[in-house]
Amino acid sequence: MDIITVNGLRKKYGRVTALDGVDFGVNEGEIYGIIGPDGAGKTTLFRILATLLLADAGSATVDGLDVVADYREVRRRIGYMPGRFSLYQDLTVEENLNFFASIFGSSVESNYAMVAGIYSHLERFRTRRAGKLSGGMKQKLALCCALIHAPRVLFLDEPTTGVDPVSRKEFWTMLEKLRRDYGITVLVSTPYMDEAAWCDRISLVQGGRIMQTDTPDGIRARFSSRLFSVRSVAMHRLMTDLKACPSVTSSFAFGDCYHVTLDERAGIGELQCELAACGQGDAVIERIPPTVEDCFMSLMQRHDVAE
Ligand SMILES: Nc1ncnc2c1ncn2[C@@H]1O[C@H](COP(=O)(O)OP(=O)(O)OP(=O)(O)O)[C@@H](O)[C@H]1O
Repeated sequence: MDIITVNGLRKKYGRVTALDGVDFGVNEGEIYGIIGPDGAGKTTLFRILATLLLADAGSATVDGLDVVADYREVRRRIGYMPGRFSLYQDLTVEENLNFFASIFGSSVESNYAMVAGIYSHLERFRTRRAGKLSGGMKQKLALCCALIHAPRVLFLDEPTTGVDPVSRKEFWTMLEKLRRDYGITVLVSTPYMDEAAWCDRISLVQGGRIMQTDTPDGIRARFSSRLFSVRSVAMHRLMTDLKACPSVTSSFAFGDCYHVTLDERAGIGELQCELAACGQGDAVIERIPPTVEDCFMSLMQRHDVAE
């Protein structure tokens, strides 16, 4: 049975549509990612599920409870880590943890086992004010505070935004361990498409809508075009030249190269010739498998065309 259900959620702020009919379900013990750029509606969705905001239409349940009618009980069963830093900056590490335990009528001692692995990274800073911790340490403390009342479901809104790559990896490893050891269900949002790999399933969101839901591999398998990476010496004008090539159907910058799809009748040979005609004869073209980011870009393009 789904431990989180979301049916037709809609939310507007004045004339801005933040959620435009969102549906999905999360299985118990799943790590489920909501992946999309700034403004996609992730925070609005998380605030509704965390019972902090009312939707205009639609419904949602967590652990079988309605997020509006049963909001008090929902709050007891969830841990919520909002996007922006949620801790008390002037309280120390241990004061923050004690405070969050006490508001749930719990104590740090009673649930310590669940946070012990994460707290061990923070122990030597326990008398330091939260405001003086590094980004990665703040993130770990916020996770401990969200967990200290032993919730069944964790809502983590962009927990890794602004955190260095090493801390990001550490964080995802911690989530995996929590799921394995305690069967906790995690709904997590991120703008970083590469973090899809840590999730069992993902929904790709944009403009308040889910464009696609599947496992990360399933999403990649649905990419229907052939994808190529293109590099050249004259990278500064490669984008303009690619746009001028008749066989190119899409191109976007990806790290130190461009990712390009071609008309179904064209191949590397045609593109090589078209680029050579623009003075890009030395361009290096390689067929590559799609990443989740490629899938996202392609879905966005399709949605733009449809609208
Ligand atoms: N209180 C508000 N008043 C007006 N517009 C809002 C409000 N909160 C969010 N929005 C708008 O609703 C849309 C969705 O915002 P939301 O914060 O849910 O997205 P997000 O994916 O979490 O992005 P971000 O990472 O930037 O917070 C955006 O266009 C945003 O500008």
